[in-house]
Amino acid sequence: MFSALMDKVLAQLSQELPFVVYSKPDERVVKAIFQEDAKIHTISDFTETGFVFAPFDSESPAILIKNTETPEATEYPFETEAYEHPTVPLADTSQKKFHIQLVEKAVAKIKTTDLEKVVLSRRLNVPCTTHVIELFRRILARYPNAFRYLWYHPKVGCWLGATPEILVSIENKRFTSMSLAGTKPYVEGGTPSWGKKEQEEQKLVTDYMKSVLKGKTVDLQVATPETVRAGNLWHLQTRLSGRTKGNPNDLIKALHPTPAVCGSPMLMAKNFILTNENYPREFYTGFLGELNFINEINRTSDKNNRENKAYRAVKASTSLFVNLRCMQVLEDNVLLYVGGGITAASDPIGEWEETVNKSKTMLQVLTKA
Ligand SMILES: C=C(O[C@@H]1C=C(C(=O)O)C=C[C@H]1O)C(=O)O
Repeated sequence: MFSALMDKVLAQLSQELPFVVYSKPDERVVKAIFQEDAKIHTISDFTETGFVFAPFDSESPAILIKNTETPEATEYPFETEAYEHPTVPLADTSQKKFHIQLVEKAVAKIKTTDLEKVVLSRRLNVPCTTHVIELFRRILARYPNAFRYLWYHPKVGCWLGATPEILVSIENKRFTSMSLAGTKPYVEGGTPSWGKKEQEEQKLVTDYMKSVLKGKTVDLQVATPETVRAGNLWHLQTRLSGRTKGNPNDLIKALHPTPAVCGSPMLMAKNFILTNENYPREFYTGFLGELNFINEINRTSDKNNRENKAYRAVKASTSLFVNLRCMQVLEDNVLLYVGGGITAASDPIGEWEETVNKSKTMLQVLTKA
């Protein structure tokens, strides 16, 4: 039962022991992994099994919550909850000047160097005393199409979010991934018309992903870009799929960070971010999810199996999401993270407004229905 699972989460929190609870897009099942001690397990090469929580900067360690057995799973009992989009707190505008200047600096750099795109972000500090379990309940109810999670480690912190972006999902050899870039405010009953800036930005991300996946995959299929909704936003998205040649870790290492959250060329963009954003991203724009899960499927035989014996199939699966539309929960406040892709065609005020719109996804979770 959902309430029994949340009681376990509460007990785990009060004993300061690590855990993660999460629900995949369009699923009503909530899964949980509880760690029995407060050790930090770090990833060495993504061949490990468990729930991974990886930072933006791959030079810093990714953290693993090990699952010794199948995660506990239960359905959540409530329906999708309607919600109002909040007005952004006034204090937020204090960051406006800094962010606009940051975007201007990036546009100038893009126009005069090889830098093509860089994703720039900011962090909002908002007072909040709502319990994390209530915040998680609201996330589950309000963003059913997203990957929703609550993650806690006493030595690292407490994060929660509702992300629309798949980094990569792999089942045996088959994988799917997505290029997500291009954002507009959602309007009820309307469809967005995408301008040259968004289309070029989207193509740049897709082309980059194609180039890194090419040598590591076979049958690479790239769909045509489509419009998808994420809360109060529209995004432009392209699905990529195929089969891996090697191990899942090859794809993970090749893909992170994509130009959807970092930029292109990757190292130049990353360097710009690390030296010019005025705060550490930590796990925002990193990735998280199930790593090398082993699912055993027990099947009873059918008429093709003459000996009429049951057989077992083993399926390995990895399901990772980019950590967007997320917040870090502190004692009496939360830190919200928002960003957007900057290209030569970016309008600094428009880019500021995009981050304001994106901040509404998590601000709304701080607001009662
Ligand atoms: C960086 C963020 O979003 C990324 C940037 C996008 C854009 O620039 O259009 C769209 C989706 C994400 O890939 C964020 O939400 O904080």
